Amino acid sequence: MTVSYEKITPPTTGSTITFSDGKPLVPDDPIIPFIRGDGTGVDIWPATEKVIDAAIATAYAGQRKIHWFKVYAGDEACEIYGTYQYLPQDTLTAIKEYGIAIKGPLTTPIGGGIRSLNVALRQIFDLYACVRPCRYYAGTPSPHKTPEKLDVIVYRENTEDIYLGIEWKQGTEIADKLINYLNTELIPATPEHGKKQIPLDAGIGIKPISKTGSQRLVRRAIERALTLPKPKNQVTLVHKGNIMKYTEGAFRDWGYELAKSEFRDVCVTEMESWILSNKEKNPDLSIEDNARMVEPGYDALTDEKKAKICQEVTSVLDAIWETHGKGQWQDKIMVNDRIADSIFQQIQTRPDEYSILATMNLNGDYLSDAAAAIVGGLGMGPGANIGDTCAIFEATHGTAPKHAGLDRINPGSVILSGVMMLEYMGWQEAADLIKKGIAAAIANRQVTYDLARLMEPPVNPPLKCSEFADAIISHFGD
Ligand SMILES: NC(=O)C1=CN([C@@H]2O[C@H](COP(=O)(O)OP(=O)(O)OC[C@H]3O[C@@H](n4cnc5c(N)ncnc54)[C@H](OP(=O)(O)O)[C@@H]3O)[C@@H](O)[C@H]2O)C=CC1
Ligand SMILES: O=C(O)CCC(=O)C(=O)O
Ligand SMILES: [Mg+2]
Repeated sequence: MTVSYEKITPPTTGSTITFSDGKPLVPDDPIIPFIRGDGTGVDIWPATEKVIDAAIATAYAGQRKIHWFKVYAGDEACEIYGTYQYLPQDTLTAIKEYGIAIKGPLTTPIGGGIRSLNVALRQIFDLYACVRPCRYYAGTPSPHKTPEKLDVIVYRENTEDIYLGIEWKQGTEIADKLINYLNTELIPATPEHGKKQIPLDAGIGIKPISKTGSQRLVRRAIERALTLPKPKNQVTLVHKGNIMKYTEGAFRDWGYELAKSEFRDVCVTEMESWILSNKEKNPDLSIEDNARMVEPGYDALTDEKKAKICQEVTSVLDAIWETHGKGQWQDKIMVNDRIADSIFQQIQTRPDEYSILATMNLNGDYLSDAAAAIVGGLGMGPGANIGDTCAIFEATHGTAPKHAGLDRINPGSVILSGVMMLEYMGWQEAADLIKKGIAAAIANRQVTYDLARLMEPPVNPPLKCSEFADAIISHFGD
């Protein structure tokens, strides 16, 4: 079937990427749509395109080439398609047709106006895994004393949670109706809620967390962990399940459930590892003493709770002692969980103990900015939004409007998002060249303002955005 566009024309040369079993089949001449982005997108995108093209030309000597297809979203789309046409059908058609796309940041107004175009793209194409690696490039200035110890990948659920955007403004008819219904019908009917009431002047938002959404994200995170060497072959489920039991707590439980059902042979949970190693150290250990060692405060618990923990110890030993016991668990993927506020301090105090951080949408949004800050800031934070039939690559940061059009912003994050795209396409040689170029530029103190101001001694003057791109390319041949 011929695909038709209203205002854009695909390149006349180049081929289409297709997907099979969730993996892209990439020709040597793929057509790849790109969105320039708002704000600093005008600076970052040209720098990124130049670096990616130069790396491919150097790595493959003309055998491979990306045929870029400019598509529109955000402010630029409104200029071409008309007022309020922030995300035109042409753009969606192109991304669907060509499967892999890359974008600059897009503006979202606060407290009103359009909902996020970035979030909309993730939801429209069901890009359920937002993958944001945070690793340190030697020489990058950091507010942290040992940034090289942090090497984590945030796997953020990307389609649900409060980002579904189902909310009602305070004082509107529906918000009032909903609060009244909750206060009079639902809350009193649920004894655990006691006499709680929602304030009558509240705005209301809905936070859906589904089993399907949680488990497909955790599946991707575990599959990635399987490719990592020890001790990085581990997945931490991040949640605030102590407070939000049926959303965040359920995310944790569904994560463990998936690990134990789909990946039983290759996974061990942290709790299981404690139970197994207790028995390894003392083969005569009673079930109750084992339970006492894995559950601090065991002796103060009710008999019912003690019995439950003893039952868990028994069932773990019955189920996996043969396959995971006697030290075998040490070669498996470790799945553990941490409460969200704690993980923010853990990545600073114990950075080397973590690897893949599987999160829900909001926690992952916060955590990916925080982790990027440790390894040098938002100029060094790449990302990918991955689904089963489409992937869109974009940085962790936003439009940084105060720097727009000044040719000063760090294009590193979108360039590194391009590296992730090349790796996803299987074009590893080009990806490696760019990583080498970035590492060498930073080591030579050829950096943009954000890194320049933190370096000791500060670099003055810093490179412009476009000069940083040239510096990266100049190191391809080192
Ligand atoms: N995926 C997307 O497209 C995203 C879009 N947004 C949107 O972007 C807009 C602006 O958001 P805002 O909260 O200001 O966050 P931003 O991430 O855009 O910028 C905040 C600050 O982070 C630093 N920063 C950001 N990008 C870079 C970079 N490439 N190099 C160096 N430093 C950088 C700058 O700090 P300093 O000035 O101190 O150097 C900047 O002022 C909002 O509309 C928001 O919704 C936000 C996040 C993601
Ligand atoms: O869409 C937006 O404007 C913000 C999204 C965001 O912060 C993110 O995805 O990290
Ligand atoms: Mg964010």
